[in-house]
Amino acid sequence: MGEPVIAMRGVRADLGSRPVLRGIDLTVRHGEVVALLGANGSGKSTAIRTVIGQVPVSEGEIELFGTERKRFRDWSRVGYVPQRTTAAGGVPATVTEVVSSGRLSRTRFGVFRKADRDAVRQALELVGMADRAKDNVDALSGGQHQRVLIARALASEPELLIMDEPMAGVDLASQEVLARTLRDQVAAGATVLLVLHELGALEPLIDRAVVLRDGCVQHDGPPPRALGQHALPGHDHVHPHSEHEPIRTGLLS
Ligand SMILES: Nc1ncnc2c1ncn2[C@@H]1O[C@H](COP(=O)(O)OP(=O)(O)OP(=O)(O)O)[C@@H](O)[C@H]1O
Repeated sequence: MGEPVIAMRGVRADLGSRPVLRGIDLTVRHGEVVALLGANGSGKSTAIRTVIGQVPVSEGEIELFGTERKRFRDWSRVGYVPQRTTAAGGVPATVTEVVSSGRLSRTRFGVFRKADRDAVRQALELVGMADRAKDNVDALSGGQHQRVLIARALASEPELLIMDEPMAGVDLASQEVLARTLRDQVAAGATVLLVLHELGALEPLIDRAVVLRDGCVQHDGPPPRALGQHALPGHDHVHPHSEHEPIRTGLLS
């Protein structure tokens, strides 16, 4: 089956003086779609930021495509969609400029050739934003902004997509576009690791769920489908009308 696309072994990470990841093991194999779930502050964003090298690891190992993360240079194989911030960024930039920045890793010395311009245009078409190519990103809605960030991640035609809550604060129409885009990427063989608050429209795509709690892996297996919405973070469900002990799913809170 080949090397895992992502392998985290015993990963620990501190932010400030606080241990945020306390020994994470996580393997994502080629073509898998893995959802990272867990309550607020459980370490989901920090975990994926260690994978892309934004947060240093204090102990343990991370490999990307079989290469030690510190020696990994092939970043065009990885598309990253950060958690959306409330501010649009503050720097004036057009939609095309933002998406083009995601293609830089495929260019030689930043020179865009036709294939690069085509890839940028295609990424914009995939997320239904081609008609906004020349607009300033500050003029976009939250959902459109998110589509642009996803187009930026797709512009390098990555094999691995890492997304931090891609559906958060996104209007329904954009959610549908994003779910369809992701479905197409997965059908084309992409590997996906994404932080989610709820499985929602992406549920049918998810192969496996990894649930973090206090910086540790609490569950690694089938998505908590059978438990429904109540199994999602923040829904430590208590049945008020139960005659017996309250049923607590306990998985995600
Ligand atoms: N730069 C930082 N300095 C210190 N502590 C931080 C920093 N960034 C995050 N933390 C803390 O680390 C913990 C884990 O944060 P992280 O963002 O990884 O959680 P999360 O599971 O992604 O949460 P959320 O669902 O709210 O995004 C939280 O308690 C958070 O307050």
